[in-house]
Amino acid sequence: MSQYYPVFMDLKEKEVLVVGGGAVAERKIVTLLAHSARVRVVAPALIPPLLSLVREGKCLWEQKEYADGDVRDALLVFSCTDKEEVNARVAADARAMARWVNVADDPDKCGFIVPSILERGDLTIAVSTAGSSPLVARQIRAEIEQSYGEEMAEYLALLKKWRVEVKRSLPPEKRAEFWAGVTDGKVRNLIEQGQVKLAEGVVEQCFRSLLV
Ligand SMILES: C[C@@]1(CC(=O)O)C2=NC(=C\c3[nH]c(c(CCC(=O)O)c3CC(=O)O)Cc3[nH]c(c(CC(=O)O)c3CCC(=O)O)/C=C3\N/C(=C\2)[C@@H](CCC(=O)O)[C@]3(C)CC(=O)O)/[C@H]1CCC(=O)O
Ligand SMILES: NC(=O)c1ccc[n+]([C@@H]2O[C@H](COP(=O)([O-])OP(=O)(O)OC[C@H]3O[C@@H](n4cnc5c(N)ncnc54)[C@H](O)[C@@H]3O)[C@@H](O)[C@H]2O)c1
Repeated sequence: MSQYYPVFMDLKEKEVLVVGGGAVAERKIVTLLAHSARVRVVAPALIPPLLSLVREGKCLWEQKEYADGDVRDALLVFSCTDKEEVNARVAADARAMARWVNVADDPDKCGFIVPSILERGDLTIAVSTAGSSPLVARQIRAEIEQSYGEEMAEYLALLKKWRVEVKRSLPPEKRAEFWAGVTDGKVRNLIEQGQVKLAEGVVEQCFRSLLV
């Protein structure tokens, strides 16, 4: 079993520090921003896509080399420079201040690692190889992508809408029957075919048939 414990974090409005402004930093930052983190980048220079994010006000940039104390306000720290000694210093500072740290060039210095992710609305599938081969993680994610299309977002949103009502109106054994009925493939297939109204009707019908 991998040594890493998987967890989904709510980073909304949480401070995240990224040290370095190259391609690896960009990959991490794009995902962090998509999950509403407050990203601060410390780097002497940024690649153009990151510069655009800064100009659009999506993240903050301190144009300088990393300095002691920069990790202080961050919940998570990503060190993505091309300088091993800088990454090592960031990792040591983060650990000294009990901040979670990810070091791009050295899995052994990582307090956490980042998986390859597939997202469809509320569905997230995260794949990790514990650093054995990030490329394999990416390939597996791409394979899974073929099995779970964009319909998953709408499908899950529809099921979510019913959660409160089902809990309120149906006894536990009927709830199980309801969830089994609406997840047997019919509803998802209808949504995949663009028949959202019909899918909603099937769910509604299933619910009504179980009301006493
Ligand atoms: C999943 C993904 C997420 C992301 O970064 O967003 C991610 N790496 C991705 C891609 C990727 N990275 C690399 C290649 C080139 C092929 C290769 O080297 O294998 C490719 C493939 C590509 O680019 O297609 C090179 C590389 N990566 C690391 C090292 C350091 C080392 O191994 O020592 C080196 C060598 C650098 C060098 O040689 O100098 C380390 C890490 N990379 C991780 C995550 C963590 C472990 C994940 C896991 O396996 O569980 C970990 C430990 C730390 C971390 O970064 O969190 C993202 C795919 C996103 C996607 O497309 O879905
Ligand atoms: N973890 C991964 O997924 C992964 C993937 C590929 C490469 N890597 C490794 O990640 C590292 C970064 O890769 P890259 O392609 O983004 O590199 P890059 O050369 O494009 O970017 C490095 C960045 O670090 C900044 N930097 C340099 N010294 C600094 C300092 N003292 N303080 C702050 N910032 C500083 C530079 O200004 C630049 O923005 C490399 O060591 C590479 O081996 C990791």
